[in-house]
Amino acid sequence: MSQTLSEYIKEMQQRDEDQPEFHQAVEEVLTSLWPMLEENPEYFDNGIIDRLIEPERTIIFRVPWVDDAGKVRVNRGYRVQMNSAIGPYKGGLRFHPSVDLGVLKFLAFEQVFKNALTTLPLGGGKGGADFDPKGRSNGEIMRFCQSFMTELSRHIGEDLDVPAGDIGVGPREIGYLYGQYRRLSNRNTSALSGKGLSYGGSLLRTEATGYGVVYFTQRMLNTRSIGIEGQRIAVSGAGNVAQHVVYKLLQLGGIVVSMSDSTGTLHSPDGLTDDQWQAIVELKNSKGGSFKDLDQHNGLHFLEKQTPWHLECDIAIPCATQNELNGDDARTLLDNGCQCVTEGANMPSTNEAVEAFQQARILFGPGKAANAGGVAVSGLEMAQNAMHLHWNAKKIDERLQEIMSCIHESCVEYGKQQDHIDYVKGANLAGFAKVAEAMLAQGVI
Ligand SMILES: NC(=O)C1=CN([C@@H]2O[C@H](COP(=O)(O)OP(=O)(O)OC[C@H]3O[C@@H](n4cnc5c(N)ncnc54)[C@H](O)[C@@H]3O)[C@@H](O)[C@H]2O)C=CC1
Ligand SMILES: O=C(O)CCC(=O)C(=O)O
Repeated sequence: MSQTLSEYIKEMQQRDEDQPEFHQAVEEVLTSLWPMLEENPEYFDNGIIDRLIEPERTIIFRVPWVDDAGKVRVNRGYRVQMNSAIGPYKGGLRFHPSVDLGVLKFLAFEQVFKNALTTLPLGGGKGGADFDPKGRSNGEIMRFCQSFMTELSRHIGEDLDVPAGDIGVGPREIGYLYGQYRRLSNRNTSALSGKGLSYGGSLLRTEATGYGVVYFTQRMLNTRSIGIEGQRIAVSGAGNVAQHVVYKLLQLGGIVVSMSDSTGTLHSPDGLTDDQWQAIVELKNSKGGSFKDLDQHNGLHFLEKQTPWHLECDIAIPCATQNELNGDDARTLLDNGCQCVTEGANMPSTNEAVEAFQQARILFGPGKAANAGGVAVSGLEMAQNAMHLHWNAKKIDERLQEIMSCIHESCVEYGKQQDHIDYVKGANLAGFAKVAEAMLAQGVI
């Protein structure tokens, strides 16, 4: 390869100038892969990297819908079908005003590597819309979902592309999306995952991402003979992933000192109790409230507009959104003695933060490995649908734990250094090995 890494990155940035999140995700992966790629020029000669960073297909469409006042609104919908070398495109849908093509390309790119790590035959994709569900009525959400699916339905299917939830797309939205898909296709299939239990959903899909994050954290801690019990843990976010991370940590005796939302951080110096967790879940899932509105009793403090990263903790688990933890936050966490960071969200740490954690040789679990439990149980949902069966929670939890162990082992195998495990390198190399092998075997497509 005649180009250097920085020349390659620069060329990519010039091709699509307004996609900073996508550039960041690619740079993080290529920094890990580059020495191996230089030793194995066949990957460049076969255009594997050029093909990995170019989506197989991108669909952009108009989503017109009528609000409660009778006014016609128009949003922009997307599906990025990134790579299907190892299986049908798979990955969530995000409804949030910050959604654009660059954000979805970063998420789809990460998803390709993540899905390869799960051991299941799943390609990578991601989609969504710049629609803000906040403050919208049930009827408005339903009409939006129906309009979105009217176009998306032409591009998905159980062996083609299987979307699921992500930020702003939970059980209610999946229900409306699936209803419209079923109506249009006249078939009951596994074209979406994260479905309700009464219409083909899998037990534990709701919990799987959060539980998987904790199982991965346990396996990283085990390499240093540490357990979760008694550890002080700062968690960010308060949505699907954060809620189930916190639930599992409390079950295992962890002391959870924070959760957060876009209004600020809820600090619990003595650790959240089960009752407080329950009240937070109710606030978020039933009332759609903000932490600033929560009755702060029993030792809970609201830190307005603050993230949790200045709080003293042994473990930090960011579960909100991309780039929520920067270089300064990383240095503060390290100064305060944090020994382990596990990414529940997708790319919550900036590349500067990742570098600081790696230089300090603390345990750092990147999202594409640590939060893969959700998509893995989506894969199990697809398997159950294909067999017209329904597995019990024990079986799914066992499979989830097995998969998280396999992902951890792959990271160790590919990321083992003399004195530590580089989980970033391990996850990137292991994911790449599987996808690149499949691409090479299938020719230039
Ligand atoms: N739901 C899933 O199965 C999976 C989700 N993820 C990732 O986990 C992260 C969270 O997703 P979900 O929990 O599903 O979404 P969600 O919509 O259920 O929750 C998102 C949460 O993050 C909070 N949040 C958003 N922006 C914030 C900000 N700027 N500061 C603080 N908090 C903020 C929101 O208040 C909300 O509580 C995302 O990065 C998503 O891509 C990753 C793997 C699977
Ligand atoms: O279950 C799925 O397909 C969605 C998972 C997802 O979007 C993610 O892993 O970020």
